[in-house]
Amino acid sequence: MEDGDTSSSFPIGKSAQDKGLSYVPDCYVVPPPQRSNLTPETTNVPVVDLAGLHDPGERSHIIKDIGSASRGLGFFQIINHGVCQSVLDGALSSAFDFFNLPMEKKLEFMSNDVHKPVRYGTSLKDGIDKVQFWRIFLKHYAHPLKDWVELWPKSPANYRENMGKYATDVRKLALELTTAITESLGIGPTYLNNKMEEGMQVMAINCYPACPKPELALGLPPHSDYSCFTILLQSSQGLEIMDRNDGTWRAVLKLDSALQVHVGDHLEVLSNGLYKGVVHRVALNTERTRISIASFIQTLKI
Ligand SMILES: O=C(O)CCC(=O)C(=O)O
Ligand SMILES: [Fe+2]
Repeated sequence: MEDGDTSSSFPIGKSAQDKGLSYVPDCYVVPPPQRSNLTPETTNVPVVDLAGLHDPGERSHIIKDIGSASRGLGFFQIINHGVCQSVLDGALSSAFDFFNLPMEKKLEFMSNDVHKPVRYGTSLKDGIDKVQFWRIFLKHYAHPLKDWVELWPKSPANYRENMGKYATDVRKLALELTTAITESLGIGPTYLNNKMEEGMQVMAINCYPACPKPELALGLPPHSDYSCFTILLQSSQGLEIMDRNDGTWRAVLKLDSALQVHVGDHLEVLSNGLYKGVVHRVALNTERTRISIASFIQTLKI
């Protein structure tokens, strides 16, 4: 499945783009069957406490929990993950500051080339109904950090430092999770080590402004991630995941200090379908802008 915007074309009408105008959406209204009812039932998401991952007595239980969450929803939240609160807060606050910059600063990064290592844009569903989704984003490569950080935005002034620290800590966490995930599959903790060393870490910094009619629109359409797995930090609630048993959408409660882990398409393939890439989408609200920072962990090089 698609990642929600990688396959999409650029959301600026051609004539507007020619005239140098920014941002002329087709329509934000999604067809009725695809809308969120804004008060879906919440889902009981497994919370995995990683505190004992290096304790030989506890590791096997944690690995079992990761395995059963990956086989079930393909989604879990993690606590005691080793990324400290000040790093989480710093990344979110730099993300908010970036999206609050004057438009011309952000347009420097706008491109319709999906292979650009740093890219700002909005998402467009270019299929039937041509629905525009209520999201702006900044995407950038993050590993190895030294190869990419100089291409990241210079402003806000603390962006590179805060986002770089977060990216580095998430990388460390991702390597720990990789060993736990492959161990849970019974293929040993080092199965993906070399590939992960070389692999990509792409970050999507998503911004969903408050929406006057959230019942008509979506922040991101239903999709699963193309990654091996995705680690996600959010400023407030908004994610919905699909219950594979009955196709209904369930809201995910936000847990303070937790990070979310989404099983991606690559892990679904690697596990011969035992672990399932979670299908998810983003609902909106009238009150506040929501930020999420998705780190797509991949074994593939560019
Ligand atoms: O904003 C979210 O909670 C989800 C973001 C997401 O699914 C993505 O960037 O692929
Ligand atoms: Fe996603």
